[in-house]
Amino acid sequence: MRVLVIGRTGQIATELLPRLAAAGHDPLALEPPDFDLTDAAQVAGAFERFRPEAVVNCAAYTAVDKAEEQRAMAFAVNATGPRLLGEAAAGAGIPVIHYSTDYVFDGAKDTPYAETDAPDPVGAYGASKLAGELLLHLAQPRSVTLRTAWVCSPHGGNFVKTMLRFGKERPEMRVVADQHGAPTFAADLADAAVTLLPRLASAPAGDPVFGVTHLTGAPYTTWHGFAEAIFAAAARRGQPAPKLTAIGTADYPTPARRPTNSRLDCSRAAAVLGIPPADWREGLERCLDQLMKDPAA
Ligand SMILES: NC(=O)C1=CN([C@@H]2O[C@H](COP(=O)(O)OP(=O)(O)OC[C@H]3O[C@@H](n4cnc5c(N)ncnc54)[C@H](OP(=O)(O)O)[C@@H]3O)[C@@H](O)[C@H]2O)C=CC1
Ligand SMILES: Cc1cn([C@H]2C[C@H](O)[C@@H](COP(=O)(O)OP(=O)(O)O[C@H]3O[C@@H](C)C(=O)[C@@H](O)[C@H]3O)O2)c(=O)[nH]c1=O
Ligand SMILES: [Mg+2]
Repeated sequence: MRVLVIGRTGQIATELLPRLAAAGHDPLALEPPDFDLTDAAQVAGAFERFRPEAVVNCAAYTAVDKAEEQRAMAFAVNATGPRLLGEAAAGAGIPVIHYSTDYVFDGAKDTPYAETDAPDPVGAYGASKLAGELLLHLAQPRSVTLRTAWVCSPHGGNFVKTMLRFGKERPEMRVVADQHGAPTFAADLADAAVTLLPRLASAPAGDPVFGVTHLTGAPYTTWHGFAEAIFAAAARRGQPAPKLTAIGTADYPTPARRPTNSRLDCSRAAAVLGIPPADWREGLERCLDQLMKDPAA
């Protein structure tokens, strides 16, 4: 299948491209400076030239704090972008796979969020991502949005790499222990897209495979719990571990607010998509093994 991948060097795209090729697909990946998702003419041009049979959108504006100042930019990439893709995909009669975030929720609920819970983002990034979901599915109902959280991989910027970098430089790390969620490895999200593609090609509008589905790793933890696991795994590989201190969100002020409860209920992914949550502790081991082999990744 000719698969148009928006984004090329981001976390999910980096994991997805080799998997698409290995599964016998023909992927074309586009990203700046050659391609701008927010430009309608460029999106239309890409569809005309490549004639894709499916689209996977791995592109996003993911700088959560910077988005508070660069709201217009965040909305252009995260809301207008998916709308343009949805319109082009609907015109071509092809399905879309898209990724969204736990940050669409305010975090006030005290149990995991289901797809039926009302989103109410507390920051610009979450608001822009929510707008993108709505606009995409309005334009092309034959779309799947995988709402995920805390994405990590050996590539690009993420919490694992931040902890490893600071952990080498600092004797003590202070990490918030009152934000709950589940890390998700980009490799597992890429696998999900590869699993879904053949099914989407033949599924008609209205098929339950389409729509928003929660998909994160398991089990639930906190950022502090995740940091503990990262430093324990690094220590097993001979890396020095800093002293790790649990703090509250109030002790770690940031420009953007983040939800206290980021836990997503992933039972729909298992039941409807046949994709159960992957154990992030296994993803972490593979990620660290890869980073040890190629620290520049
Ligand atoms: N990272 C996380 O913790 C989470 C991510 N997600 C979602 O998962 C998806 C993938 O995230 P992730 O892989 O981490 O993202 P990254 O930040 O690693 O990569 C984003 C990619 O988007 C590209 N991009 C940005 N602007 C444009 C544009 N205008 N046109 C084309 N491409 C553009 C970037 O290119 P360039 O580098 O050149 O700007 C980059 O390659 C996103 O939808 C994100 O919202 C959901 C939950 C958590
Ligand atoms: C670096 C650091 C962060 N923290 C806190 C800040 C924050 O609450 C949490 C995670 O930090 P990050 O900067 O990785 O957080 P953030 O960039 O908000 O991560 C989010 O990115 C977007 C794209 C998403 O969609 C979300 O699912 C989520 O992964 O840890 C500490 O407590 N101590 C530290 O030393
Ligand atoms: Mg970040």
